[in-house]
Amino acid sequence: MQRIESHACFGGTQEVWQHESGTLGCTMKFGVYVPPHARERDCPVLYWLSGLTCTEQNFITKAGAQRHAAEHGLILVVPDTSPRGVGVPDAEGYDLGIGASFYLNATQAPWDSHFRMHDYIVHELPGLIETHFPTNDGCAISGHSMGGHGALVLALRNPGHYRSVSAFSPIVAPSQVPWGQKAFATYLGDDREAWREWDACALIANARERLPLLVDQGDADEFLTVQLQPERLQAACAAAGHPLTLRLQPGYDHSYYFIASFIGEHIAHHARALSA
Ligand SMILES: N[C@@H](CCC(=O)N[C@@H](CS)C(=O)NCC(=O)O)C(=O)O
Repeated sequence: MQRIESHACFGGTQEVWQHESGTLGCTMKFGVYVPPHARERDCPVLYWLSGLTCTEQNFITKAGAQRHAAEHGLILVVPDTSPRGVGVPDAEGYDLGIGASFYLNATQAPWDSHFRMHDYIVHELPGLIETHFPTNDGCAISGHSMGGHGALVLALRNPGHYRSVSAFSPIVAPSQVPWGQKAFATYLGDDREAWREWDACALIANARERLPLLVDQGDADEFLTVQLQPERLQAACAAAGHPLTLRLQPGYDHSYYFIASFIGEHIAHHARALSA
């Protein structure tokens, strides 16, 4: 593992690391913000999953999260959004292939040999983070859009793994919307039963842990009605008795300006759960 960027930031450091991923079969980069507290004690980790078209750079350069992580003493870990590089399959369009993993383990060729982002985020990456950074055993997860879907699904599939979960403008029902249907048909095949394992609204009915969900959604989001449909999450949570705080934020769109406006509240939310 090799550090390829390091910048002083709010008393800590914003770093980018590169490593060979055995799970994904390619070279991967991830961002890590190490807060000033890490010089004196072990810190909990917040994993951030970005959306379609992003790399590890979008969140670390646009969200303004470091100020809040420095205040609360959280390590931020920001992976890329898919495997990438030599030999990794890709497809036409920004919403499939590289930059569009949907954080699942693909079962269909040729995707199944590299697109195993669930296992990378849940197993391989935490192992690296625990070895190289001063972490304690608490971790939480958040994300945006496709990454909001990833955060919800990874938390729902791995009870006990995360102390808290939140999402900005998440895809909540990928089986029901065009972005998700295109990706799931390609990565998982035509059997819609298999899709349910990667769909937050479908997983909520039988969740083994009722971890509260915090979701912020802008009401001026250009993807709201076709791709996001947060009312489906509201209905699934109501039916299952799953705790949900869904906040519709007036005037906000899908961009990082929205994330920057509320990331402080999300980090405070995770810090409370991680210090409890
Ligand atoms: N209009 C966008 C659609 C994809 C998009 O909006 N991506 C969101 C996540 S779903 C994003 O975070 N884009 C990168 C950024 O805003 O920095 C494009 O074609 O690039």
